[in-house]
Amino acid sequence: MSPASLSVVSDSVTARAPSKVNLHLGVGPRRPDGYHDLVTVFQALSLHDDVRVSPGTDLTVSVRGEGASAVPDDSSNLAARAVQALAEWCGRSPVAAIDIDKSIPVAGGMAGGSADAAAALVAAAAMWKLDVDRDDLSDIAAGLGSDVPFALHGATALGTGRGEQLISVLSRGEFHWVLALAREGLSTPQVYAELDRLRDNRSDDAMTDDPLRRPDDLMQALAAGDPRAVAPLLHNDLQPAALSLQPALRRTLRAGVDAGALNGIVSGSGPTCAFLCLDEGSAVNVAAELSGAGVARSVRTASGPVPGTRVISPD
Ligand SMILES: C[C@@](CO)(OP(=O)(O)O)[C@H](O)COP(=O)(O)OP(=O)(O)OC[C@H]1O[C@@H](n2ccc(N)nc2=O)[C@H](O)[C@@H]1O
Ligand SMILES: Nc1ncnc2c1ncn2[C@@H]1O[C@H](COP(=O)(O)OP(=O)(O)O)[C@@H](O)[C@H]1O
Repeated sequence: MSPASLSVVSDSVTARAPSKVNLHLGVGPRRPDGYHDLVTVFQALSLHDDVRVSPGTDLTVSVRGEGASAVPDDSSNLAARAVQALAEWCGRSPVAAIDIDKSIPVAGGMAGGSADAAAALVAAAAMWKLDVDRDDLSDIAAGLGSDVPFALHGATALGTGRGEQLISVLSRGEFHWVLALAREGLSTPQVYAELDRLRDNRSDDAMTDDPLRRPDDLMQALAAGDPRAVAPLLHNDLQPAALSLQPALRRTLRAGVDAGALNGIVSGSGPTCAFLCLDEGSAVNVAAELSGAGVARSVRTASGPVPGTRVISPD
C-alpha cells in the first residue's frame, strides 16, 4: 500500500474491487491437495463491489445489491474472513462493521466473493492505519482464496500455481464486454470436479494438448490492443464442464455471437457468459439484443482492464 493511501484514514473506509474474466484458463490435472495448477490470463472488469469497513464492537456483516440474499452475513462471509485474517496478521482484535454493496453476480464465475475479500482487506488496513505493503496483503489474500490476489492486483495478469501467483501483462486500450447473468449459480469446486470426471471419461472436448502452455499469442493480441485478434484466442478449459452442468448455456453463447459479439466464453467456472465486442457501441447493441432473446436473467455491459482494489472513500 502506498504511503499516500495510508494517510487517508478515517472512521469508515470504503474500498472498491473489480470483477474478472479469464481470457485464457488452462487447467492441469487435479493435484494431491485437491487444487489444479492453472495458467490463466485475468482481465479486471468495470463491474465492481464496494465494501465499507467501520469501527465496531463486534464483527458484523451486512450485504445488499445483486444476489445479496445468497451471500452469508456471518463470519463465513469472505470479507469477514479477510478482516479476521488481517487482524490476526497484525495482532489486533477482529472487530469491525462490514457493509457490502454487490454488483458482481454471486457464484457467477466473476470472483465476487474474492472481490469482497480484497476490498475488506484494503479498507480495514486503511482504517487501522496498518503499515502493510502490497506483497504482505497479497500473501494474506492468497490464504483466503486463489482469486483474491488478482482482485487486489487488477488490470491484466498472468496467473499460475492455483491462480494466486501473478505477473502483470501488457494490455493496450479498452475492451468492451457484454455479460449474460444466469438464473442459477454454479459451485466452483463442482465445476472443477466435473472437468475431472469428463477427463476421466476421456471426453475429447475436455482435453487440451498442454493445458499449462503459456498463451503467448493471446498476450501479443492484448499488447496490440486488438479485440479482433483477441476474440478467437479466448479459451476456457472449464467451459465444457460448466456446459455439462448447465447445458442451456450453449444457447446463451450462440445468442451472443448471433447478436454481433466477436466471440463468447463462459467466465471462469461460470455460469456468467462474457461476450467480447468490437467497441462500446457494438456492446450496447449486443446487450439490447441479448436482453430480448430471453437467454439470461440479466444482461450488463462492462469494460476492462480496470485497476485493482482501491480506497474510494474517504479519498
Ligand atoms: C475458477 C476460477 C478461475 O479464476 O474462478 P471462479 O470462476 O470461481 O471465479 C478460480 O480458479 C477459482 O478460484 P477461487 O474461487 O478463489 O477458488 P478457491 O476458493 O481457492 O477454491 C475453491 C475450490 O475450487 C477448486 N479449485 C480452485 C482453484 C484451483 N486452482 N484449483 C481448484 O481445483 C478446489 O476444489 C477448491 O477447493
Ligand atoms: N462476500 C461474498 N460474496 C459472494 N459470495 C460469497 C461471499 N462470501 C462467501 N461467499 C460464498 O462464496 C460462493 C462463491 O461466490 P462467488 O465468489 O460470487 O462466485 P465465483 O467463485 O463463481 O466467482 C457463494 O456461493 C457464496 O455462498
